[in-house]
Amino acid sequence: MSETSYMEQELGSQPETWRQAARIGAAAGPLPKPGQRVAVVGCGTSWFMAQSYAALREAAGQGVTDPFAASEAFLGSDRGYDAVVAITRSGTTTEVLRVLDAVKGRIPTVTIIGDPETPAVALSDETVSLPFADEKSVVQTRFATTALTLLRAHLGEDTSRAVADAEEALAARVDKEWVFAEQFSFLGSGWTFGLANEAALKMREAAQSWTESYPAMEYRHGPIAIAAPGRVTWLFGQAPEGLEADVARTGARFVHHARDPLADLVLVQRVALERARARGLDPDNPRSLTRSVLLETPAAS
Ligand SMILES: O=P(O)(O)OC[C@H]1O[C@](O)(CO)[C@@H](O)[C@@H]1O
Repeated sequence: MSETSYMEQELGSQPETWRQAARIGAAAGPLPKPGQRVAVVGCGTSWFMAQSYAALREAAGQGVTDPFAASEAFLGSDRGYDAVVAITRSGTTTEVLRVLDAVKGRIPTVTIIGDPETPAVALSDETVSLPFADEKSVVQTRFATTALTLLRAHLGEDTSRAVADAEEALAARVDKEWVFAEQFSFLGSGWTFGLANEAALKMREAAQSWTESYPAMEYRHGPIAIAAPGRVTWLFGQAPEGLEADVARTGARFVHHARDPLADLVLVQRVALERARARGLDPDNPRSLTRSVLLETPAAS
């Protein structure tokens, strides 16, 4: 593994790419208008960003917004959607291309993309490209969070606190207890549930770590049974009443920060990186994973 991995370089640049995205997002014409009924699709990390965006857009009163894993999209009927938003760093992910192809000519599409020279562009009515946030790494960090920052800005949010908090998260201490914890559960509600899912995916992809994620209050309905000393329960966003005390009783470490939840995800990306290092793993080359996952897998050489 090189001294500085792509993942480390890319996650470290997030405050700058978020700043740029906020400028574009505030004026991004092709993105959905208030009142439109919207479906948002993506795979893996991009699906989790779709979940967060959907919850934020609905909370902002801008209209029905349904997130779908692209493989599970609504292809049986149009369901009255006015627009489809696709999120894809690579622009080549098979399931996303299939959705764009299936709705072409029926529902207007806008794709948020890292590389503007990819097949998704031809299949989309509109694209918003974020080439400055594209990545060399397999494990996504900055593209996903930059796309979400763009969307937050488009919804009218002031993202300057998130940027400042991301800078602080990059400077914060990574606790050794997190690096060596036996297991993680990430929790969130509303838009932060997508972030909890993404945090868990980072731990699995980069550090091959056993990690789960749940809507915050669902955790009390069963999953808390695995909370124990040496394990970590990490909450994004608002703390539901009683949750911290419930976790404390199990002996698990409860982690909850006041910083902007997307900035707190930056800290989790760093924990995943540190765990990968501690395990002798190369975070840029996770086992069984490629930068873009295609259905037509090339023949093994
Ligand atoms: O955003 P894209 O390029 O469609 O890729 C999504 C993919 O990225 C990953 O996060 C990393 O490969 C996978 O979860 C998923 O297959």
